[in-house]
Amino acid sequence: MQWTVVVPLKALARAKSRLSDTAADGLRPGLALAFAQDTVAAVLSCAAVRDVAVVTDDPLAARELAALGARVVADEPADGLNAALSHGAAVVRQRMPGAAVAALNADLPSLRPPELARVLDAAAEFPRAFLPDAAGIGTTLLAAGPGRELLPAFGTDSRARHRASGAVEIALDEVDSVRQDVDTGDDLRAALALGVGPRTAAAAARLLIPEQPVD
Ligand SMILES: Nc1nc2c(ncn2[C@@H]2O[C@H](COP(=O)(O)OP(=O)(O)OP(=O)(O)O)[C@@H](O)[C@H]2O)c(=O)[nH]1
Ligand SMILES: C=C(OP(=O)(O)O)C(=O)O
Repeated sequence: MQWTVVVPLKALARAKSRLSDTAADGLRPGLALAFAQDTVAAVLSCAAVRDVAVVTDDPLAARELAALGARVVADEPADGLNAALSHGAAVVRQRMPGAAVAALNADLPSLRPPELARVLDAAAEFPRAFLPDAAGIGTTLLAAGPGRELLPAFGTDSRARHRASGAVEIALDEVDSVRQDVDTGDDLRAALALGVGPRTAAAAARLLIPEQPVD
């Protein structure tokens, strides 16, 4: 199955507020953009992906992500993450009614295309499926097969809420790069330890984060 991946992205000036102790106000928008660029570049290289729609109102991010090959959908509802995702999925299905649609966060700078392909191949076995984040509380990916509504319930405790909504939890080993979202400084260190894309590596170097000791 080939997927259309919907990536939501908050306006860069407001994005990644929980990284404020790690990245100063002047550096955070660039870091959030770098995460999104590395995420979208990896998604576009994934064998299980047909195309990518980014839902954002940020003009700079829209330009940069379109340059990578993503389609940009305006965040017309302007009513938070889940409204943005439902809107993005609806726009995709207007063009391609039978599309398999997966929502994926824009803060996955370690994302590796083969790991994403394994997750999407696993999701294809179910009407709706999701992947919990590295912390085990949230969600990084929610998938809906052809003819199924996405019904996104991202946000606090989204793992439990997606499970309660009837979506099947994907249980796969060795897909850490798809689970490792970056909300905090510790998450960023974990992502750097996994390995990040080139834009995040450059942006993180500007933060002067010390190298992780190898044990
Ligand atoms: N289009 C759109 N995307 C959103 C919105 N809110 C969050 N997102 C995106 O949803 C994904 C998950 O959000 P979070 O991990 O909470 O990211 P964030 O909101 O930048 O982080 P914090 O400011 O620390 O809460 C990220 O890709 C965000 O950019 C929104 O209102 N509209
Ligand atoms: C929106 C979510 O992500 P975060 O915990 O990164 O805000 C989520 O896990 O549903």
